[in-house]
Amino acid sequence: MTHSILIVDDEPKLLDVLAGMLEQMGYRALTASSGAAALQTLDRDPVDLVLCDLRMPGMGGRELLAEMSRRGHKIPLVIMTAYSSVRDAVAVIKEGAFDYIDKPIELDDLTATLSNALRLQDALRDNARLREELEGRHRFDTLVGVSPAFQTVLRSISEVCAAKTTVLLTGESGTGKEVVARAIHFNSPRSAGPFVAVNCAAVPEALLESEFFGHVKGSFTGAVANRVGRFGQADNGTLFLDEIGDMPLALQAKILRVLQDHVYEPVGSTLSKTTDVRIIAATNRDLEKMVAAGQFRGDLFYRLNVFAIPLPALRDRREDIPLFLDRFVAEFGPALGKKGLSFSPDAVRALCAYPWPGNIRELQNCVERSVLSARRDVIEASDLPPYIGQTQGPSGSRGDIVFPMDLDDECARFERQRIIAALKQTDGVQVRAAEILGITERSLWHRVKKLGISVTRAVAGD
Ligand SMILES: Nc1ncnc2c1ncn2[C@@H]1O[C@H](COP(=O)(O)OP(=O)(O)OP(=O)(O)O)[C@@H](O)[C@H]1O
Repeated sequence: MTHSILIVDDEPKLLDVLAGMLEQMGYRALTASSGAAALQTLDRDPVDLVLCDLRMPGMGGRELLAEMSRRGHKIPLVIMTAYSSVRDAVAVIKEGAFDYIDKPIELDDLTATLSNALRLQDALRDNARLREELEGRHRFDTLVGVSPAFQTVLRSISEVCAAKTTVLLTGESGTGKEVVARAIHFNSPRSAGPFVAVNCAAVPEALLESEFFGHVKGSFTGAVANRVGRFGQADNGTLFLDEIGDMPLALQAKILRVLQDHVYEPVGSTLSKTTDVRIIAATNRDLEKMVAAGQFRGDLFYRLNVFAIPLPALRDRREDIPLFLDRFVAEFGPALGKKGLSFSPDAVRALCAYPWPGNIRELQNCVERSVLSARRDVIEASDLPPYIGQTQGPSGSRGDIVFPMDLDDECARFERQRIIAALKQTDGVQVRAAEILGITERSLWHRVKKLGISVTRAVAGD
């Protein structure tokens, strides 16, 4: 598809030269010699991008941007400016322009800026189209993301919603597995039924069976009343089995039976109960490897893996980072009594460059923390946690101290290193890692979550 670019400048000569350059680059070039003429063209012609001079008599670039937004033209606008007015250009970016380029215009600059802006514009349009298509049947407006990697996820969700198919969500910790599980449930024919989530790693092993299947009063010490288990609670709805890779082998056999025959017995009962649940399982571990190592039942794996949706790591969908920043700032700002906050372009650049080992959860925590400590309306790069600017991230093994030192960050970094080392040493077996660290398995699980550690990556030594 040929993109149409509208050039707005009051210098007729420059209009001609730029139009020629753009045509040679394969674009369709339209020209306007004033802001008012540009608006007329926009109302008449389909335009993909506006390239506009900042200073023009009458309506300048800034005023044109405001008028475009008022009229609902969601088209990226790139400002052209002489070096002396860079400060104005930055202000225009804050007001919503996509980028600016210096005059005299360098061909390389122009090529890169236009192709970035048009790529984003195409992604936003594709995403809007996809969402419209999906929302004819489903609602996914809670899910943030326009990147190609996330669009694949959205497509998979829409394919699998309507059926009762078992779904396996894979991906590092914090990539949104639970959010996706909820989206599938709430857009399925079972949406009026319950969505029940169980974290298999967080329940003590001795209580797992009762957690899933319930128990009858008196069946063991502490069973003071009958209890409905998660399979009973999720009847006619969806049961989300998070961290399924941490489920002990003995329990895996029992879960498999429910999947196959839809029956189970509460602990201490000989009466079978039937249940109609859809299972969505999630893991950040490599189940196939675990099957090969005898740590996970092959038959259960094949049963769960009927429809797998791999969730991309945040570093593989960096285009979505600015969108997440907007979403989380809009969420935390008012909640923490600070409205109208935003990140400076430098801060956004630093946040986009950071590798986010803890994925969206880590980003969410970082935004919350930045909002908490913000003293002005704009959060600058210097207000971000010190590790953001370091390419290695907080798990890096650099011994040098960042000055001024942030003790909480240093402690978290140390805690992270030790946990990762223990997980590596025990090949990801969390019970053993917890023993080495002298903490309970539950406490380990909470720390892994809090620090955004990926067990798979820890084991792989990434
Ligand atoms: N696409 C998304 N849009 C909006 N928020 C998201 C999205 N994906 C994840 N989040 C947010 O990121 C955080 C982590 O997501 P979630 O708990 O679903 O991840 P997870 O993969 O299940 O993590 P874990 O494996 O550690 O349980 C949540 O607060 C969630 O709201």
